[in-house]
Amino acid sequence: GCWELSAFHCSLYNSCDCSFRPDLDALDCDLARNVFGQHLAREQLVKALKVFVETERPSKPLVVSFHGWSGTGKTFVSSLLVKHLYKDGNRSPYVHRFSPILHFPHAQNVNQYKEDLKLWIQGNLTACSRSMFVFEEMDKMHPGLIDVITPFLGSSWVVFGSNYKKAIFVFVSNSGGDAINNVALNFWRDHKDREEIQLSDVVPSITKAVIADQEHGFWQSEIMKQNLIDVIVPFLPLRPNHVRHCVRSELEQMGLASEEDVVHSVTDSLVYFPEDERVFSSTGCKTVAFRINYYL
Ligand SMILES: Nc1ncnc2c1ncn2[C@@H]1O[C@H](COP(=O)(O)OP(=O)(O)OP(=O)(O)O)[C@@H](O)[C@H]1O
Repeated sequence: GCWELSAFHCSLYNSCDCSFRPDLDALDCDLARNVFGQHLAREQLVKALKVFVETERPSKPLVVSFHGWSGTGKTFVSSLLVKHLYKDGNRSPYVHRFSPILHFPHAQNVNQYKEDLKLWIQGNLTACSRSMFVFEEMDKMHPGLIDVITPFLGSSWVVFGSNYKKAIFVFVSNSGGDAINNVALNFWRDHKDREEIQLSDVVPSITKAVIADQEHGFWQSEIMKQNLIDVIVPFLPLRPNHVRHCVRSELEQMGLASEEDVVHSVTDSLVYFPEDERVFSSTGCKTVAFRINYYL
């Protein structure tokens, strides 16, 4: 927890840094070693976090948005972020996850959700300026709801002094996944290395896909209009080779590292697209852990 002195200080001024203990070298290492095929996510996140964490008085909170196909590692990476940013990792009381299906299930209650969400964010930022908020499945959130947090994302909100500017917001969705997949497929067809894919190759089409999606929580949102997202983090579709790595690392965790025939069977059992070329896994590494049991 906080040092005694800062605990005293934070109860007075609400400026406690809680259990925020960023170790970005460890994060970088973990991303490089355990997240397969996501060079853009690694680069973008480490770079943005370095700047943000080293800035004593950030001008606005860090707002990042994860995009990509199912099973490509978005949730996994978000948990690695938490692991290397907070002392208690994913058990930290200063990290909050929202899922529309769980927390905002009924369209008719949107006004209540808005009120609740605003108070919830405000309360948690008051308790800890270094809070992190993860909004999952943004493409399933009722449009309009997320706008209540717009004031917390910008640089001009003054009600709570400057505390809220130290927070981190992460939005996660599949939006733009098709566009990312197309870029990756074109690189593959042109025999270009996927590591050559740059942010500028994918970001414009991700933004376009999000803006065009009427089901997305960012539909006509002030968050988009005011450009409050600092970093768009694209997740690329996974190759059979990445899936193989996923199977191996899963087996390793089960203490069964040498089952190469299982690696082969599981990797082979997934669906790949486009149908004729079988370039990318349709479900990334998502069903890998589950499937292993069939082939053991
Ligand atoms: N790029 C990757 N490198 C290593 N493991 C991965 C990767 N992508 C997925 N996995 C594995 O697959 C599991 C499921 O992935 P994850 O939940 O992160 O996908 P997601 O992108 O959040 O999918 P969805 O959009 O469906 O929620 C992870 O817990 C992890 O074990």
